[in-house]
Amino acid sequence: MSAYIIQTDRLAYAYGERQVLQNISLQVPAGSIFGFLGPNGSGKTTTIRLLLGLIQTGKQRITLFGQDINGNRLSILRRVGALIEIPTLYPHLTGQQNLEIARLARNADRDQVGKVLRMVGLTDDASLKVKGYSLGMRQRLGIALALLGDPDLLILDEPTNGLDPAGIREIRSLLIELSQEHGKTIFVSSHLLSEMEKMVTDVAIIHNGHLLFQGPIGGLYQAYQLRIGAVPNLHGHSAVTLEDIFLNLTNASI
Ligand SMILES: Nc1ncnc2c1ncn2[C@@H]1O[C@H](COP(=O)(O)OP(=O)(O)OP(=O)(O)O)[C@@H](O)[C@H]1O
Repeated sequence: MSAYIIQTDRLAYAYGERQVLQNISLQVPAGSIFGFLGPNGSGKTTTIRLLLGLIQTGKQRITLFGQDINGNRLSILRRVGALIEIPTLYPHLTGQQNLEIARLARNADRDQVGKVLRMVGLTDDASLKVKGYSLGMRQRLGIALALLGDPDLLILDEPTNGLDPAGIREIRSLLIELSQEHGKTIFVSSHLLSEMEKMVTDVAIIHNGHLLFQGPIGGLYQAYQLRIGAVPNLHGHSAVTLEDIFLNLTNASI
């Protein structure tokens, strides 16, 4: 099997006459936390919808786990958990009840609810109604929903959107734990570059529907430093942030 969990080949997409993605060839390594980064409107959600088969391309190939999404969608999606922006939750039900409904709909094992609650750190709050949850708790519950069925791949669209710094930190440590302790491959989109650089192993940077960079995060820093002649700081680490890099790449390409 391919070492890449997600692969696309020159993916393109247009809404009517409006071309919003061009030549997006992604390779997402197994076990990575893959940051899909770009400003609002750059094409992240459209790409994610294509990966999940929610919208269709013409001919370009999208493979997940080495299998073409065309023709294998159901068997592939059984191995994928997804959260697209704000999770759909029933506020008048408890966290546990929300999960139980989704578990039944997905025919997942009964013990899954307790397991995913533990994974996202919501066990103690499981019997509270969701309307009393903070935004961060709702996002964690959304991730718990995505984890039902024990997927190998998580696809998360802007999971830290709208969260305060503490909520963002919680999601960050959760994603690192899901990757390192539970072996999930995580594809996560965001426009919060400074946040993402603290957790991702690999990145793709998209701007106006074009891919500007893809590869391990260390390679991005190296490429950037070579490009502008920046010098690593005294500790040998990169002195630049993803924000700097992004500005440099986008200015260069406009
Ligand atoms: N249903 C649609 N019909 C027409 N244009 C659309 C539609 N959905 C998105 N677009 C346009 O496609 C482009 C890419 O949008 P997309 O939502 O994929 O970007 P994004 O990077 O996810 O942005 P955001 O972070 O704001 O969600 C934008 O210019 C957007 O206005």
